[in-house]
Amino acid sequence: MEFSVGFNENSAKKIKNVIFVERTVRVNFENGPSIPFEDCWLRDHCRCTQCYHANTFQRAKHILELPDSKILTLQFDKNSLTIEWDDKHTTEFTADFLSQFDYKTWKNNRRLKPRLWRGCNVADRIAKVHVDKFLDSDDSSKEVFQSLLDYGVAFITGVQPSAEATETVCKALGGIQHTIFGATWEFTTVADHADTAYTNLPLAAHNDNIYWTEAAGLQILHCIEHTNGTGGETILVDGFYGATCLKEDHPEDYEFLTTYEIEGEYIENRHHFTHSAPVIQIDKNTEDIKQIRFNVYDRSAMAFRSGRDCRLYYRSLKNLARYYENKENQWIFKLVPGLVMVIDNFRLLHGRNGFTGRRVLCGAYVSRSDWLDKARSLNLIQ
Ligand SMILES: C[N+](C)(C)CCCC[C@H](N)C(=O)O
Ligand SMILES: O=C(O)CCC(=O)C(=O)O
Repeated sequence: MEFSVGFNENSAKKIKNVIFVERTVRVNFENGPSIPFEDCWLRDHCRCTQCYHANTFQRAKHILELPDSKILTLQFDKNSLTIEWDDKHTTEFTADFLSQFDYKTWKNNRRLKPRLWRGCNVADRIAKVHVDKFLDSDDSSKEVFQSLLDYGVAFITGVQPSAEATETVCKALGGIQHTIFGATWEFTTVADHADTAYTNLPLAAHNDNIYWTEAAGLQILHCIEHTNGTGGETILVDGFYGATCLKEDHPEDYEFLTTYEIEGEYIENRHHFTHSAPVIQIDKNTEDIKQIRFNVYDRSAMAFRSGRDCRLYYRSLKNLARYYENKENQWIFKLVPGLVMVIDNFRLLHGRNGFTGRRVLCGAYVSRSDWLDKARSLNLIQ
């Protein structure tokens, strides 16, 4: 095995040395980290033109075409590592490329780091950005997306109270998720759909679309009129905060709600949606909470495999619901024309008080992939 040392000061991470044992190449960087790479990984990540289409950022080969080749020689300098394989292929890695794959850092960089909140005290921390700035400047856009990532809610102000102006905002949030409710929707007390949202009844805090495999990522709501009546205040509560409390106070209930698949359902003329999944979805690697699917109204009638599961279902949902219904955890305020509310439907629960008079809301859904794409393009997440 040959080693040569050279200098290229352009690279940020410098290789200190390389140790090759059996089929593992351990690369030690100056001031850390020390990262072990398996030879199969190294071959798969070859960035030469035969192995990788740099213009499309895609691998060029099927995984079954990956040869099970062995390393013949390794050469490194501070900025690069060159591997000669026993099937006459050569791979060159930059130190910067390799240094990204320290598992702990890599995983940690991919974690979203929500700031949990309870009650109205969060109000001061939520972004309130004028629509002109939001549409025109990356910095203002960043403020909105950062607020969504941190707290699950952001506001756009100064929006014309019309469906068209609201649609422009929705498009800038990532593009509209088309559903049976329409691309953008407007709703009053006229029963355009078989859903309590289209009445003046109160709605306890809930997530939308627990009956879909692709629940809306964001919900955008704009109250464009409320005349001749009162009520209709919006209720927001941090679903992650409640689930975190449940984990602390009732671990057995948390375990049940993170594993037992609970079915949600939506039925109207010529439509019947169902979807089963845990109410609290967690990332199996990090144990971070990824999604809450909590809607007391849209639960399907279900059969249970045992009486114990049936009893756990009621106990755990009631225990979770208590955090969400606790007034100290809720933030209650009134939406007014001009103020567009954007909420993360995977995290926040929303509801409203009953109301009188004519109240018109418009809005849209944005898929989670689409809004996270925006946040990633703005370099807010990896
Ligand atoms: C928002 N929009 C008025 C269009 C539809 C509301 C759907 C509400 C339904 N119960 C659910 O939770 O999904
Ligand atoms: O009327 C409102 O303010 C909220 C309606 C609602 O909860 C929904 O559409 O999901």
